[in-house]
Amino acid sequence: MTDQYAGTPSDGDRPMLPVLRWEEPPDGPVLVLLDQTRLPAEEVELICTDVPALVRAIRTLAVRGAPVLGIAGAYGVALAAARGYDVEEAAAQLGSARPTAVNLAYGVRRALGAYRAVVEKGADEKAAAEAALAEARQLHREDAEGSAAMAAKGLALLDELLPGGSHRILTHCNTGALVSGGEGTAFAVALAAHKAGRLRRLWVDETRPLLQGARLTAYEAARNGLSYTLLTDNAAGSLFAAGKVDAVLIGADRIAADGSVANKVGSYPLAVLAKYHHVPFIVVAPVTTIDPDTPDGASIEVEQRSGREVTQLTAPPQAGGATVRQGVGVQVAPLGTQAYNPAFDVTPPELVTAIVTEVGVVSPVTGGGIEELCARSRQVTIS
Ligand SMILES: CSC[C@H]1O[C@H](OP(=O)(O)O)[C@H](O)[C@@H]1O
Repeated sequence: MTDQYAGTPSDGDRPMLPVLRWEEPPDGPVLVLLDQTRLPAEEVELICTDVPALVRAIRTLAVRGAPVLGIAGAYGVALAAARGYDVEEAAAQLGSARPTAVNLAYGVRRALGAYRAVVEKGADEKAAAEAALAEARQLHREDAEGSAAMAAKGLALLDELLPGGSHRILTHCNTGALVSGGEGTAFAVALAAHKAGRLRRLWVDETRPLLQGARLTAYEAARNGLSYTLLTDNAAGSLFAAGKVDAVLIGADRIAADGSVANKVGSYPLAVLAKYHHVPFIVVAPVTTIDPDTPDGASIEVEQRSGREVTQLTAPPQAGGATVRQGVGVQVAPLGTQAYNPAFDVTPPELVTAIVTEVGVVSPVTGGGIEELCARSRQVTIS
């Protein structure tokens, strides 16, 4: 069946650059980031030689997305240790660079714990730095493995909920390889459906104001040859009304103990639409995104970002050489306009059909299973 809204899939002419990688050039170790503020127009790598550079990259979303923030935070601790910076200070700066994604503080804590354990045994700084790096690499591997497990579990859930085997999925923000050590979270499920021949359409919310969907999910969908269609966030409602959405797949930045889900702003309205139209609303996130110490949605700190991101249009450099850099955009609202710009919103558990993690699937809407996931998260994140 042809659809007049079909995007032009592309299989991509070469693998995407890694979202982040550790390098050890002669003048000292560095963390290399694929600068996501420059995509899709340019694939530019940022070389971070110190923690302030990495903190800036996190705050400007050059590196972004909950799971990869945890990995970057862990490598940041290793970078500080390897270069002889104050590791405790570096961990404090990294862990607080963005408040909502629980994974960031978790990744920092993982590497810092490995570093401290070696120091406490009386070993030298070099050994402690190596321990921090080994922990960052381990977290990187675990995330890649978790991504594959979530993709399999998520596809099995779609097949169970949506008999008929050809799914029209709506997704919000970006949850692919750019946020992960592997293929991502929610996007990894859509990719698995595509590879299994069971993705009829991926509806991609543009995700104002920073356009993670239009810039990054469309980029990843095109590179993977998915049939995708971009839409303004405002158009999602009419898709539901037309019966063109079979399920919503989104990621998460923090899931509270009661099953409330903090995710990119615009997720909550999608949950309300999904509920009204009897469409499954599925959250895909590693178990480490579940925070047992945050009791409910009201307890989640939602990052408030600069109003300039709303009153200006910022976009990656344009093919023609015109450059509109992040934060130096084209003014669209009258100068002096104040803007409300929360980076996330919170969806209550009663609107969440299922949470898919690498260790299992639970259904907050029926009250089942979130306690077990909290226990699993505690096991993983406290150890
Ligand atoms: C699965 S993590 C991706 C998650 O992170 C995004 O936020 P940001 O782009 O601000 O880092 C968004 O909430 C995604 O769902």
